[in-house]
Amino acid sequence: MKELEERIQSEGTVKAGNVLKVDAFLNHQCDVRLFDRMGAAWAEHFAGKHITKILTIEASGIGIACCAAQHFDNVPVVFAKKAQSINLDGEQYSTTVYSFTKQKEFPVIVSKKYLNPGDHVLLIDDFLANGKALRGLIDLCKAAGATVEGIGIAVEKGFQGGGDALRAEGYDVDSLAIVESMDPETGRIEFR
Ligand SMILES: O=P(O)(O)OC[C@H]1O[C@H](OP(=O)(O)OP(=O)(O)O)[C@H](O)[C@@H]1O
Ligand SMILES: O=c1[nH]c(=O)c2nc[nH]c2[nH]1
Repeated sequence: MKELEERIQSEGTVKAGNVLKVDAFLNHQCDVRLFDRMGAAWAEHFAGKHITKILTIEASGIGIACCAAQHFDNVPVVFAKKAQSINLDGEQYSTTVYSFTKQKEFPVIVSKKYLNPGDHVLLIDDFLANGKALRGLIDLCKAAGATVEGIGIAVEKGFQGGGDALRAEGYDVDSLAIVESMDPETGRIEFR
């Protein structure tokens, strides 16, 4: 998606440790018009698929998934929670995921009420790096007997390999911008 690549080039900064900072529009301050156009791009890519639910993960995927849902007949958006809460009752599907930015393991939990065997799920997230978050969401879908129809990602860091491993397993991963290389010294960002 050219618009997203241009925003990354103009507003993104490259940090040490393979971190691309795009918090001016993607995952701190949120450009909802951009999110809406990202949703339209995924709707075009996944047009042939019957999607009954969008699943994402706290925190940064939530806003993007909600904007995208409007392009998928307003299907429900479910987000996996990264902490137990008194607000989480009843039976749950749960796994653990290593968080890229927080550098620690989190539980990842969805109530059994909101993920069902008949669901055809589109996974949405802001970033795909090593693929840990998506592996967690896929595990939850497998536990529920739900079908993963596709994966929509805003920014994939292709050099970290998570996306290509999922594609090799047959998942339809649509990343709107794939960063092939980035250099914290020069700030240079190249796309696939
Ligand atoms: O492919 P991976 O290596 O799993 O990296 C991608 C994940 O990392 C971020 O989550 P993180 O927990 O770092 O931050 P967030 O709470 O802002 O979503 C991002 O939102 C993705 O969920
Ligand atoms: O803001 C972010 N920048 C990143 O490089 C990244 N990788 C995973 N998750 C991420 N979030």
